[in-house]
Amino acid sequence: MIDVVDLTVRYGVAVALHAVNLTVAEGEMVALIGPNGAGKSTLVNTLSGIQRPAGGTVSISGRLAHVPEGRQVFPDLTVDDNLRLGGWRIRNRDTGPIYEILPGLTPLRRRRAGRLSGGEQQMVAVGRALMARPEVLAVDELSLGLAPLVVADLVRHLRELNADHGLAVLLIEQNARLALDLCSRGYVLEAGRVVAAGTAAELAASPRVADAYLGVAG
Ligand SMILES: Nc1ncnc2c1ncn2[C@@H]1O[C@H](COP(=O)(O)OP(=O)(O)OP(=O)(O)O)[C@@H](O)[C@H]1O
Repeated sequence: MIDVVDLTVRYGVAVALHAVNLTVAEGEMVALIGPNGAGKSTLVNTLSGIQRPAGGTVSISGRLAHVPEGRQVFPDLTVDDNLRLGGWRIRNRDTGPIYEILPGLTPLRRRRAGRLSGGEQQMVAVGRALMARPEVLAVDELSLGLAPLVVADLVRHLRELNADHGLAVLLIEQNARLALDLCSRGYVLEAGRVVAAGTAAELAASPRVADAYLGVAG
């Protein structure tokens, strides 16, 4: 689905990603964890074509949709209109299936998105990405600023999408515990480099990851 080989991205003279390698296979859920400024958003922005690589290659098979960091809804538009915008590229105007997948949005469909809670806005952002009928979803900071119960609900929806629809997911998270719990495999990015990679169990067991990201003394 996603095959990133030796990807280097620069902002002017600053190198944000140094020869990064990463894959996401069909139907796989993969975590990308790392601290602020590690280059996680740069990587997703490169996958979705917002950012250009300075070196290396990015190959994507199937349709990729991106849930951007910070719940970027259109605040003056209704929930339904926000969703519809997600489908414009493939001319999909049928929002019905999104309300079946995310039933919590149904009572909100005519509300202005800017008036919703953070969790509800994040739900709209996920729904909008799903309107593009993606085979792979890149989610940038699903949990940021949200209450644990709201996050649990979003995670349940992602699991269902993966199990029932075979949706592959690249989950970019500062919350490593959440990411390694949800995903089968993961990468740790620090200062633009992949410093660890493996199954979720291997990463969780690694003293480096446990100490730095899971709050467990190594
Ligand atoms: N538009 C830009 N121009 C210049 N430098 C940038 C730009 N965007 C990001 N950077 C720099 O590139 C590096 C990687 O940033 P990036 O936003 O990808 O990290 P991140 O891992 O997503 O961080 P966070 O978790 O804080 O969102 C940082 O040093 C950042 O300051």
